[in-house]
Amino acid sequence: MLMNGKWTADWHPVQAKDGEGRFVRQQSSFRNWITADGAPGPTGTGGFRAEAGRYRLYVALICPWASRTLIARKLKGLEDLIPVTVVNPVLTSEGWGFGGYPDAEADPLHGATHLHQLYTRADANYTGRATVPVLWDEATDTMVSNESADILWMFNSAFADLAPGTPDLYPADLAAGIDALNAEVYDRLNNGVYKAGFASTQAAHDEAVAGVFDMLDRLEDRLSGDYLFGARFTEADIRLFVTLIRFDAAYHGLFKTNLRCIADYPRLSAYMARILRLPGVRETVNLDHIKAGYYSIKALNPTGIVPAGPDHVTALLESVR
Ligand SMILES: N[C@@H](CCC(=O)N[C@@H](CS)C(=O)NCC(=O)O)C(=O)O
Repeated sequence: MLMNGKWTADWHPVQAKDGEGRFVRQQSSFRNWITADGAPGPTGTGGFRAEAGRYRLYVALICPWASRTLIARKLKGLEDLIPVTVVNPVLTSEGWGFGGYPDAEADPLHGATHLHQLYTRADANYTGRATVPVLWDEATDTMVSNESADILWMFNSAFADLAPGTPDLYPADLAAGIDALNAEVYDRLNNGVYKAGFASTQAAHDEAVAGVFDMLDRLEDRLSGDYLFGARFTEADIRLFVTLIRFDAAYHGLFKTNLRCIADYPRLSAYMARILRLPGVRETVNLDHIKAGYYSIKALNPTGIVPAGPDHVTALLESVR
């Protein structure tokens, strides 16, 4: 991570832990908002007006948080307005790097070799981890946000005049329900799998695994329509999908969340395939990057060996090419 703008130690997945060995995720620190007119958003400073070609999104295709923003970018018709740079999925001793892997790109703006250089460019004294996604402002050459939930929200609302006619991912009448479900799905599932994988005690692992499968069981029961809120696709579906699509290929093995696979849940499997078939979504899923990335986490997989399967995930993704 970075300490006062200097890269300090080899990259390690465990960011912080509590007294019982539970994994604790870092809070995001760049919290500015792009808005339609450049007025300040709920946090940070103003001046970030929605404009075509002004902002760039940096992502890792392994990363579920980054993938949220990639899917929203597709579904909100922002592909031509907001270009994307994909980092190398294999974590290095300096965190995320640019280039050097199929479908990984160089940094087109600054020629940075590692993502942490963008953080120190935005804040020369930055202390913290250099995470994806990053939303970068090319006009003022700084970081707008490194919080995927905020970026998702901006993509849904700030660019409506530039890319009209797309579905509202956060409809006002469902907002309270979406917020409540998001909070639960985040804690037990999206971040729950990480809490299971990065637990440093058996008790912390067992607690996290119980939460993961309790949540999956309840979601399986809940799904009666096409999506979590019936016929309407919302950001809650994006947040659930990104974890489901990684589950059997990465979390089940690497994070040891192996009571069941997603393939054992008929409704969740059908739901995941339904979302995968929405126009643009399949292009955001790169199984090679997902497996290469997760299995490069040395603390959990010292040999770096990447498993061949599972076949059913490969087959599903092949069927939606
Ligand atoms: N709160 C952040 C979390 C992002 C995050 O943790 N990204 C991970 C990849 S999945 C990362 O970049 N980790 C690098 C590190 O921790 O050094 C968000 O949702 O945007």
